[in-house]
Amino acid sequence: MSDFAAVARGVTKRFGRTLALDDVGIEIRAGESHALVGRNGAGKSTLVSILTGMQTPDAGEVSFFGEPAPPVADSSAWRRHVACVYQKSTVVPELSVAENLFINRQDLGGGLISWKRLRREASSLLETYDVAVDPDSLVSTLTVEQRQLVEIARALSIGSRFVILDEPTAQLDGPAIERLFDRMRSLQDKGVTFLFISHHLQEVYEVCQTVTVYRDARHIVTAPVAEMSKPDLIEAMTGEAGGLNVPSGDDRPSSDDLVLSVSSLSGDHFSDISLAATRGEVIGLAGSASSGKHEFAETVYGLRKPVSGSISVDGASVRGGDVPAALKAGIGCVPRDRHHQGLVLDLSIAENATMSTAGAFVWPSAQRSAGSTAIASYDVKAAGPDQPVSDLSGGNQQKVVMARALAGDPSVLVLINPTAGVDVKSKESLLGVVDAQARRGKAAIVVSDELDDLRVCDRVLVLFHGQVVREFARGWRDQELIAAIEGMSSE
Ligand SMILES: Nc1ncnc2c1ncn2[C@@H]1O[C@H](COP(=O)(O)OP(=O)(O)OP(=O)(O)O)[C@@H](O)[C@H]1O
Repeated sequence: MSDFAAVARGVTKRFGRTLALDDVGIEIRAGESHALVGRNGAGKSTLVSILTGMQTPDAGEVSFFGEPAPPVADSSAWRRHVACVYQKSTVVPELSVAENLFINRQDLGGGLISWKRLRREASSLLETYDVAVDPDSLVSTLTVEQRQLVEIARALSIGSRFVILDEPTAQLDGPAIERLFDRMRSLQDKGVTFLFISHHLQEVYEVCQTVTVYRDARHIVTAPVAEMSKPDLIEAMTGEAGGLNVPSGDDRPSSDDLVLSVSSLSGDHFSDISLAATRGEVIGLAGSASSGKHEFAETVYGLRKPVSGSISVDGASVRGGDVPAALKAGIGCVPRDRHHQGLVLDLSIAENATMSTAGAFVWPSAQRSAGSTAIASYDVKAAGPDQPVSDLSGGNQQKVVMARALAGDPSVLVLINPTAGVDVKSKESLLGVVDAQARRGKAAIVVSDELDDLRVCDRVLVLFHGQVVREFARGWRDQELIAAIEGMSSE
């Protein structure tokens, strides 16, 4: 048997005018965790779609453990070779865990199987992979972490020893990431191979042995992680020497003029939070996934109705639970879920980028020019302003969401995980946009656990169980902030 769990050679893939992969390869040694990194639009997801049989390459070949990949139509054969846990779930939310584990499984003898047996088999499978989830629970009630574990258990039970994790940590909080890494290590000890995709380069160092870098559809380098310094890795990704320069904003002028005032706001998963943001102020909100930080931010921009309390912008009260009212009052947002709340995938970059000026008529020429400006200002890798957003890579879609949030020139920005899925270099430019907006006298709330996102903030509020438990002024140390986020300290 081959030493390699998966090999791709000479792979080329074109989408219309876009060359997504240009004669690339990858060799993933059996039993290793192999990282694939690259800037937004470099071709990583396209390679994943080819390695999982979702797309056929225009040229090139794929093999698993030395055997040629099955024909694209034979999806069950692919599932036995390789599984992919995507950021977006592939399990069916309306079905139970047990049903999801055995959906489309011909290997159980086909035909109907009894509920009792299904549940028994599911319990034993979950136990084998040490997944503490009730097989009867509906998948829609699971956390992202539990859902990922169910997907991994399902993949391994089908027989696949090669698992692709496509940005698995993007929606997990710190302790859940550590648990995922522990699980990867123990599965690796049992011979499972991982291809790991992440924009968090420190994770590559933590959990992978080999790294491959793609840039602009090409393979740049493959090397042992231990031999690749972080600056070298960034240089391979960007093609430019020199480190990153995330703005800290510590020389930003401050002001006493109040822009956003939130008074005793209570709602789903949070209670009695007051907050005042002045012109030019950037406030960070950190906390675990269950801290209530997302719900609070979503209430501020009108997605959720508050139970009590009030919100005002520039002294005018804003009606709660009404996104258009919040928008009209001057609150722009980058929502948590770009697919459902952030973008209309079938519309073009230009149409999406000007969507928050809805209500006002936008001339098509003005729209196109706004689209071109968005592409240039936010470093979007795209063929042009008319390209549908569905054609863009994940990180480039996130940049369009940011452009849209700023289209109406809002006084207040509420940004939830604004750099999620965005590559290191683009992250620098998006955070630069936040800093520049603050310098123009706008206020911003940045909801994130990414320390780089929080560094741009003037102060960071930490939420725990729906309450603000700590406030950190600029200059906090990473460890003390992480400890507060994890609820390990309070004052
Ligand atoms: N279905 C499609 N139609 C047209 N273009 C596409 C399609 N899918 C991908 N592309 C283009 O192919 C290129 C590679 O995209 P891909 O999604 O593989 O990048 P990526 O490295 O995964 O990026 P990210 O880090 O943002 O997820 C991009 O320019 C993208 O716009």
